[in-house]
This record gives sequence, C-alpha cells and structure tokens, in this order.
Amino acid sequence: MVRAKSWILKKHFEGFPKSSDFELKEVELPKIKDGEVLLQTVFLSVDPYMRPYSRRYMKEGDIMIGGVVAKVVESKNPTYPVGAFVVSNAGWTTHFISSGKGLQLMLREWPEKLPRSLALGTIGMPGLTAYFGLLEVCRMKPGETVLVTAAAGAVGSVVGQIAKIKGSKVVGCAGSDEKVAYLKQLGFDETFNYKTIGSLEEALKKASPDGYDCYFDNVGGEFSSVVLNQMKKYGRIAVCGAISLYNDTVEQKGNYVQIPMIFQELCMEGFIVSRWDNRREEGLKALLKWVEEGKIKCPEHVTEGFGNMPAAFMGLLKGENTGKAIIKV
Ligand SMILES: NC(=O)C1=CN([C@@H]2O[C@H](COP(=O)(O)OP(=O)(O)OC[C@H]3O[C@@H](n4cnc5c(N)ncnc54)[C@H](OP(=O)(O)O)[C@@H]3O)[C@@H](O)[C@H]2O)C=CC1
Ligand SMILES: CCCCC/C=C\CC(=O)/C=C/C=C/C=C/[C@@H](O)CCCC(=O)O
Repeated sequence: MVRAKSWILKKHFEGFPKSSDFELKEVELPKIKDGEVLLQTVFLSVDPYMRPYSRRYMKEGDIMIGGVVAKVVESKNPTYPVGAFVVSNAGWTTHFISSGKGLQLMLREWPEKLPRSLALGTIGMPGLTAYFGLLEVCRMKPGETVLVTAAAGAVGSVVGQIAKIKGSKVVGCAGSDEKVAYLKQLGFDETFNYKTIGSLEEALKKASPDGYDCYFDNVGGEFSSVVLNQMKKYGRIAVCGAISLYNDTVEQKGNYVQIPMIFQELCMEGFIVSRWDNRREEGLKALLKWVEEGKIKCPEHVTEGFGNMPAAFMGLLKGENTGKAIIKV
C-alpha cells in the first residue's frame, strides 16, 4: 500500500498567501485496477497562475493545482509501462493513480543528460507560453525591439532568448541587480532593475529611444500603463500575465488604454497557452532543439522537499526565483 501526501487549499487566499492557507494531508491509495497506473511524483511546479486560478477554479479542501513530472511505478496500462516518465496536471501530491487520461508521455527524444524538471519549465508549459506568445501573439519580426517583464523568470527568460534567436533587440527588466546581471549572461541587450530606477519612463526611453515594437507583458498594472505610451506605431502587446495584481484585495483603477492604442494603432491581445495545445509537440521540439544546441539556457530555482511547497510558492510570488521555480521531492 502506498501513502500519498498532498497539499490542500485549506482556506482561499486573501491578499498574499500564508502558510496557514495550506494543509498537508496523507491518504492510503487503493490497489490499481485494470487500465490504471500508479505514479510517483519526482518534480513539481509552482506557478503564478495558481494564485488567480485557485479562487476561480478551486474550492477549499481541494488539492492545490499544478503540473508534475512523475514516474510510473506500477502499471496495468500498456501505454504507460513501469519506468516511463510523464507530465501531468496531478496537483501538489507525491503519488497518484491515473487511468491514463491527462498523462503526457515525455518526448521520446528526451536526452538522458537533460534534467526532466525542464519538462515543467523551458521545455514545458512556460516555454510554450514564451514560444507561442512571442511568435503568434506578438508576431515578432527580425530587427524589431522587444520588451519583456519578469524577464528573469520561467517565461520571460525564454521569451528574451527566443527573441534573440529570431534577430530582435531585447530589453528585459527584473526585480534585483543579480537577476539583471543574469539577463546579460542570457544575451539580453538592455536590462534594468525596475525596483531601483527613478523613473520608469526614462529607463524605457534610455533602453530604446525609438520605443518598442513588441511588449511581452508578464506583470500588468501600473508598469504596463507606462509602457503603452512607449510603443511604436503598429506595436503588438501580448498580455500573458498580470502578476503585479494577483494578490490585490482591492481592484486597482488603472489608466485607460484607448488613447495610446488609437494614436499608435496598437494591437493588444490576451492569451492562454492552451490555445496551442494542438501544436504542443511542434513547440516542445523547437524548444528542445534550441536547448540542445546551447541557444537557450534554462535557469532553474530548485527547492528540495515536498514539505517546502507552500514556501516555494510564496517565494515565487515574492520574486525569490531566478528561472523556473521547481520542487524536487
Ligand atoms: N497566459 C498564459 O498562458 C501564461 C501566463 N503566465 C504568466 O506569465 C507570468 C510569468 O510567469 P512565470 O514565468 O511562470 O513566473 P516567474 O518565474 O517569472 O516568477 C514570477 C516573477 O514575477 C515577478 N514579480 C512578482 N511580483 C511582481 C510585481 N508586483 N511586479 C512585477 N514583477 C513581479 C518576480 O520577479 P522580479 O524579481 O523580477 O519581480 C517573480 O520572480 C505570470 O504573470 C504568469 O501568470 C505563465 C504561464 C502561462
Ligand atoms: C488578475 C487575474 C489575471 C488572470 C490571469 C491569470 C493567469 C495567467 C496565467 O498565468 C495562465 C497560466 C495557464 C497555465 C495553464 C497550465 C495548465 O495547462 C497545466 C500545466 C501543466 C504542465 O504542463 O506543466
């Protein structure tokens, strides 16, 4: 018999999440039936979407949502033999039983030397977000100037590197001098620490005096209102995330977007990565190839121990991570 540990949403978050909003539970899993597999989680992901999604899609008492990499440890389903690795949306849990529905076998061509945790980051959902957001939503063209926020994070670091591969000038901002230095190592052309600049408008102008063709927006809020006025004619804005708003208890009243959008003839489009589920394999293969060629580096911020999941999640929202926030069981 296997005992599964899971982190439960004990209480809906009010403002910034607290340790007391989570509860660790343990249950004994039943024996698997025909067609089922028993999986052991190896890596888990904490992502910003868990904060807004918990309110919208979860009820108190549910297992916290999230992606995992897991290993098949018992199988009565020939598609998922013992020893196979899968990516699944199983949530914050150490073991689970599946009928196979929702399990994604890891790419057959996954190289032995690459950590499987990358399937939750650069060669997974965040990497796909960067790939489709930049190429399909921003429709970035060579020679253009791209601005990306939360640039040292899971999505932003990949956006910047793909933009360089595709021949853009890339401006990235992040919340510490260490992160900004890391962006330079990743090949970003211009960088700044948004927490220490005097004027955002001036920092944006200094980094690109002619303005921006593409804005890959991971943060939203006041920051993005300022960026809107720095866009070039026919600029494109991919509204990917709004992390600066996720913990708000009172809805912010921002600037209205219409005037700059009309004068600069901008295109602003929100998106969710699952729109391209039918092109998942294409995206993953492109990302894997760039990683293998050394054209994309994959920073990771690894927290050891399943017990530290709430701390890792709260740390992510505070900006403690450089690269993808991962939990190693
Ligand atoms: N639309 C979609 O399908 C998807 C959207 N997303 C969105 O992309 C964004 C980035 O996600 P992901 O790469 O996984 O996370 P990151 O790895 O970038 O981690 C989050 C980062 O956000 C930054 N941050 C936190 N609070 C603020 C704030 N108030 N203002 C500005 N930055 C802040 C921190 O970096 P710093 O130190 O620089 O402040 C932190 O490290 C999120 O908004 C997320 O919701 C992600 C996946 C899919
Ligand atoms: C102020 C409200 C803002 C709402 C926007 C919220 C979130 C944007 C965002 O971050 C969306 C992320 C979507 C992620 C989807 C993930 C799943 O497909 C499961 C991923 C499992 C995996 O493959 O790793």
